[in-house]
Amino acid sequence: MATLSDIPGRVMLVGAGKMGGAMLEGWLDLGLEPAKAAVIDPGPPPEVASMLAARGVALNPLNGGPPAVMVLAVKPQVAPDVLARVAPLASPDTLIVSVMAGRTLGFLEAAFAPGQPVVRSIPNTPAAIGRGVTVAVANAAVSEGQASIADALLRATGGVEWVEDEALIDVATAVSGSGPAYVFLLAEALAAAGAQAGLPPDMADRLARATVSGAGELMRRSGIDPAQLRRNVTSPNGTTAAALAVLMDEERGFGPLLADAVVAAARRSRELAG
Ligand SMILES: NC(=O)C1=CN([C@@H]2O[C@H](COP(=O)(O)OP(=O)(O)OC[C@H]3O[C@@H](n4cnc5c(N)ncnc54)[C@H](OP(=O)(O)O)[C@@H]3O)[C@@H](O)[C@H]2O)C=CC1
Ligand SMILES: O=C(O)[C@@H]1CCC=N1
Repeated sequence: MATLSDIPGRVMLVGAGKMGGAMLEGWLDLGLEPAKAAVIDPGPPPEVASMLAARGVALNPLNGGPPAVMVLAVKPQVAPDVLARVAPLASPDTLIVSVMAGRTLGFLEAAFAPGQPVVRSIPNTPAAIGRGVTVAVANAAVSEGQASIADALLRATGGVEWVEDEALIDVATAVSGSGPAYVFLLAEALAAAGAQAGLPPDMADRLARATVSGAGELMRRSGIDPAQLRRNVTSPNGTTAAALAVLMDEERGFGPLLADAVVAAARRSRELAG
């Protein structure tokens, strides 16, 4: 298994926004030398720009030769333009790692030299605290050593799952890539419902945040199946059972609603393919 210090050259991050910035911080925290990192971004957010300056990472360097790894973290919509600009910076051996939603291996391969090693992946924002999860697929040109390097880079922000069937990436995008937003929406909706039912709004916010984060932490630390954790809250004929009768409704409950949401997100991922 490779570590970040095994990377035989520079890691060039293209797009240092929310996701790219979080990944870069993870790499630096795990010991990637700042001199071995470079960022291409015409306008990184101020907090990322300050972090780059504080850590001594080069921003938009004019030279330095082809990187060992190029990580693509710009919006999928600007990818054709951005890739046309950065492809000449790569050598045929540069490992390309994309975290862009939707953009396929085929799209990425077409932007680089024939035979370019390419990994397509989808992380999520808990990466910012080292608690993300990433799903990744490699093309046939990725060597075992390069897969190991991609794994080390992605693992710096949390867990990694490799798949062989690229179609699974669109579904993973809809589940884990976008998933944190669904959980935050749950916290928002729970707070709003509490306020609507009579709690002071600031107290409803505090209770919803503590409940969602505490429940998540309990699920992680206990390792207990979520269905069992749910049963542990549900007293026979009690208050939770009354709420779950609404939330587990077969037609209007969480189940069918989330199924529709995941289908919509996976469809959008496929639309962004290019
Ligand atoms: N946010 C998330 O939860 C997840 C995002 N992703 C993927 O990560 C990618 C980035 O998303 P996110 O971090 O949220 O988006 P951001 O907009 O925060 O980051 C993109 C960054 O790329 C910069 N950029 C724009 N044009 C260029 C260019 N020509 N060259 C280099 N950099 C450029 C942007 O600058 P500017 O703002 O000035 O345009 C911005 O700093 C997307 O492809 C998304 O699909 C994947 C999984 C989860
Ligand atoms: O909303 C998006 O398109 C990106 C990809 C997954 C999460 N955010």
